[in-house]
Amino acid sequence: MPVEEFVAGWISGALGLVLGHPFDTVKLLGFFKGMSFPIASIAVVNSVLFGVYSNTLLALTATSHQEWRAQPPSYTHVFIAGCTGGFVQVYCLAPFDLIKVRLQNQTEPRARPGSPPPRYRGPVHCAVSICQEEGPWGLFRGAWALTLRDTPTMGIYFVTYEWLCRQSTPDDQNPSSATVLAAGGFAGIVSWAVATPLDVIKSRMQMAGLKHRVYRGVLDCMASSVRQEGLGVFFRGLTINSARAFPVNAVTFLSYEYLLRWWG
Ligand SMILES: C[N+](C)(C)CCCC[C@H](N)C(=O)O
Repeated sequence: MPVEEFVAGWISGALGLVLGHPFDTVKLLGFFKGMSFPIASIAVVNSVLFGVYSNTLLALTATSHQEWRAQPPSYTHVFIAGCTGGFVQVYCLAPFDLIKVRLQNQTEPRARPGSPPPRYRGPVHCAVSICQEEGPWGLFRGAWALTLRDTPTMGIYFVTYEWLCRQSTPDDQNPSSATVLAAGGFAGIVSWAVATPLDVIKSRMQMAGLKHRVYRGVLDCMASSVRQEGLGVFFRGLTINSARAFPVNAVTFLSYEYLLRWWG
């Protein structure tokens, strides 16, 4: 099984994240807070995503990565491989994402003197506390909503990227850096636009354990959110998600493509 894709996914995910972190945190009011944890986690998650995606595509098309420009895989294969990568990475992403959401949500804009210390002291303390208070499965709170969010939208992510690259690249050639940057950026925006409604639900379910709010499941969380806040609730964070998605995914795809070209 080719491992370059895993390593390239690892490095490119970390690079993309450095750019995206301020956007990711600003929606929750704590600018550069805790950067090392997301870098380490996104590297693992992106490596699984790109590794599984490429290897599934390889299995479906029976061609190698180097042959893809001459014999491009069909969009159906790209979509299936993207969904597979999206599905598998969820189980690495879920605990990291839960910890990220819990830590970011406890960020006070201005800590008042004498206010109680934050509940979680850092990522490790947060993981241990969740295990103790909510059980080890507590670490996978929201994982089902994350699966629903990521499986189809990762298919859309890779199809958008491939389609945009092929539109602006002559047959048999590698896409230029500008094309890769633009196609990666738009793939991020399009997939995040579709993913945002389930992203909102996912984050609410992840916070539920802490706020002692009980949802009976994804549908119940959707229904109660809409009842209380209207349909607009599904578009919370859409602008910031899109603003973040462009640079993160432009850099992720650029570094991924170039690493594979160097090694290829
Ligand atoms: C599928 N979904 C839209 C959820 C994510 C697609 C992009 C993933 C990337 N690591 C990022 O953080 O932007």
